[in-house]
Amino acid sequence: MIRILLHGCCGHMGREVSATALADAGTEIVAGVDRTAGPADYPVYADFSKLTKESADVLIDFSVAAAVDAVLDFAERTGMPAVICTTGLSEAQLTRIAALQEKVAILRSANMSLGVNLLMKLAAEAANVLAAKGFDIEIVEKHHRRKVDAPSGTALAIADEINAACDERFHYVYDRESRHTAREQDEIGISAVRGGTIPGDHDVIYAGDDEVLTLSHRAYSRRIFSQGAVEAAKFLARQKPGRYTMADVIAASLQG
Ligand SMILES: NC(=O)C1=CN([C@@H]2O[C@H](COP(=O)(O)OP(=O)(O)OC[C@H]3O[C@@H](n4cnc5c(N)ncnc54)[C@H](OP(=O)(O)O)[C@@H]3O)[C@@H](O)[C@H]2O)C=CC1
Ligand SMILES: O=C(O)C1=N[C@H](C(=O)O)C[C@H](O)C1
Repeated sequence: MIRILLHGCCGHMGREVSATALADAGTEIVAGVDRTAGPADYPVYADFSKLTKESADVLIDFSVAAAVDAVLDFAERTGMPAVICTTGLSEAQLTRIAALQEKVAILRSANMSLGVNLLMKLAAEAANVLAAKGFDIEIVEKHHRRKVDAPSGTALAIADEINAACDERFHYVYDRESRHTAREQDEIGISAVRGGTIPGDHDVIYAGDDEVLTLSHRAYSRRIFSQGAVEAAKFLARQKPGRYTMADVIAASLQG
């Protein structure tokens, strides 16, 4: 039984992860941390001060960027493996995560779904061919009205994956409202739409002369993210300190 500590446990994703872990015979949420306590089947703490290395086997975080420093402090203090799913992290937080990976098993992913993680690979493969042939690449993401960060962490991760596959030749242009110049070839345009209850849509558009290829992912619920997070927690709890990705989790699950 993998014992999970859930940060942001009373939020939308926190509640979804609680339901997924409850339905999974191999996991149990033993405690949560959230600034606003809501109903839960486990004790909920306002901060990490009363929690120790023995409190759980692994931590899952779905909160808000400003609260992630406390997660990193706790991981550093206890060495507890941490699955960090919160998006919109600062450069300083990303640098700190890179340093922490020497001491703690950490998996940070902007998207825990199987489909998006496959989309990232396909998007890089398509870019390799189509960018060389002069196609322009644009990413459009759509999310619910509550989302505070833009563009989505997933849109940035897709752009980074494409850029890595294309010798880092692209720079990113966010929305176009302030630009009054023609598009350059070595740019990836990234645009965000916010509204309603959309759980998360991502389109990667390759626009060439007289043809357009679009790779799309649609989340129809948040369960795909919570299932990925619980799988990642089960995987990470067994790992040595280091940096892990959802590709590692998916590869391990395919091996059975
Ligand atoms: N990697 C992935 O696959 C996915 C990532 N996400 C990311 O996860 C994050 C959370 O999303 P979501 O659940 O929809 O957001 P919610 O706002 O619904 O939940 C966040 C929770 O964290 C709490 N919180 C805020 N500040 C603090 C703090 N300082 N200390 C402790 N808890 C705090 C919030 O409390 P309060 O309500 O009082 O503000 C809330 O309960 C976002 O960054 C989102 O982008 C989401 C889905 C998938
Ligand atoms: O805030 C959300 O809801 C989501 N955030 C993630 C992101 O920023 O990429 C992942 C998912 O699309 C849902």
